[in-house]
Amino acid sequence: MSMEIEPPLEVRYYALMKEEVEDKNGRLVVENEEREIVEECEDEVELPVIDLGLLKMGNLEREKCKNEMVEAARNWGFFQIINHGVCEKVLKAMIYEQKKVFNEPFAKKSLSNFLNLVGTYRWGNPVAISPTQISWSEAFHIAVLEVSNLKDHVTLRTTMEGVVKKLGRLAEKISEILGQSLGIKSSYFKERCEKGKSSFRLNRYPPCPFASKVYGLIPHTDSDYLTILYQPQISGLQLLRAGKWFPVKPNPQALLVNIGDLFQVVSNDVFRSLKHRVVASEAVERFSFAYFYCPSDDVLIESWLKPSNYRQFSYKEYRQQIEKDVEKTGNKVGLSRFFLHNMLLPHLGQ
Ligand SMILES: O=C(O)CCC(=O)C(=O)O
Ligand SMILES: [Fe+2]
Repeated sequence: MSMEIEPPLEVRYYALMKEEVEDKNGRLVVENEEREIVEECEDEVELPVIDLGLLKMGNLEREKCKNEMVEAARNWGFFQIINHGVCEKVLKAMIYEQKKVFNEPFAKKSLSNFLNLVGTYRWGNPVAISPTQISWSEAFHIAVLEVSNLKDHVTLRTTMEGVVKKLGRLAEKISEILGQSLGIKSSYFKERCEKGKSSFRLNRYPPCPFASKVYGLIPHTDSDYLTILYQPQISGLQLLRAGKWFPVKPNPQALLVNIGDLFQVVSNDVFRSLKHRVVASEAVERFSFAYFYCPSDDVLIESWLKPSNYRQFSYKEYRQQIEKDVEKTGNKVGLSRFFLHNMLLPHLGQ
């Protein structure tokens, strides 16, 4: 078995990136060779920092924390949390375990029963039809309810179990606080997500020889209620705000929270699911992990505030629609499929 750890991204995507086409004189030219897809971006943003330590103090502090979180979710859709109760040592241990498992040979990682989990390993984008759809990265995408089935990799499993449990509780708490500001009862998210499709994703972005010509991860919104992300060291994450891409500064102490598509619907666009992406780097490899807070398949996704901007749909329907669109076009279409009327989304302006 080959010991090569890298997925064959270069072999797989070389042709797509250097596509030969006929010019108007009938000559063959290499079309994509000079095309830079990662345009200029803005200066790094300092996202709002919410101190969850305040939740354990008096009424006044608790209310302050909640208000600041709601403001951040409204104005940004992306914010940082500190004093969140998951210590840096544990988060770093997760990154360490993640490095170890990505270091296994590609031939092993890509086996269908690797880790005793079905269909968890991904690399590139199997349906990419243009350079803008290539993700120069690999990932393990694991259903939270399956983490305990993970075999052979004992320290990976135990570390992940601890982190997933804590991030799950945080996601529940944050959803509850944001929901309360809209008048949603506190058990709403718990009821829908407890036996749901939440998942945990380990990302690795290998150095990329064509860093300005492909993404590390293509621009996307997350298809969940909300996401909790850890990106401790290497920059690369960018978010789209008012039509501009802003790099997000890594912070080893903080966790990043971002609103997903489902919360955008529930909040009737009060909270927005922002597009984000990861740019590739020629020099360094990058790691991150994310917890996606998701309901069960049969849960109805609908706006709490009326009149609703969206028609009702089940979470299953949403995922199936995305799967169909990705297969057909290489891209997820997402929420606009469910708009009830033609809407302009001002304010955060995607
Ligand atoms: O690696 C990152 O910083 C972002 C990852 C991400 O957006 C995702 O996994 O959905
Ligand atoms: Fe994401």
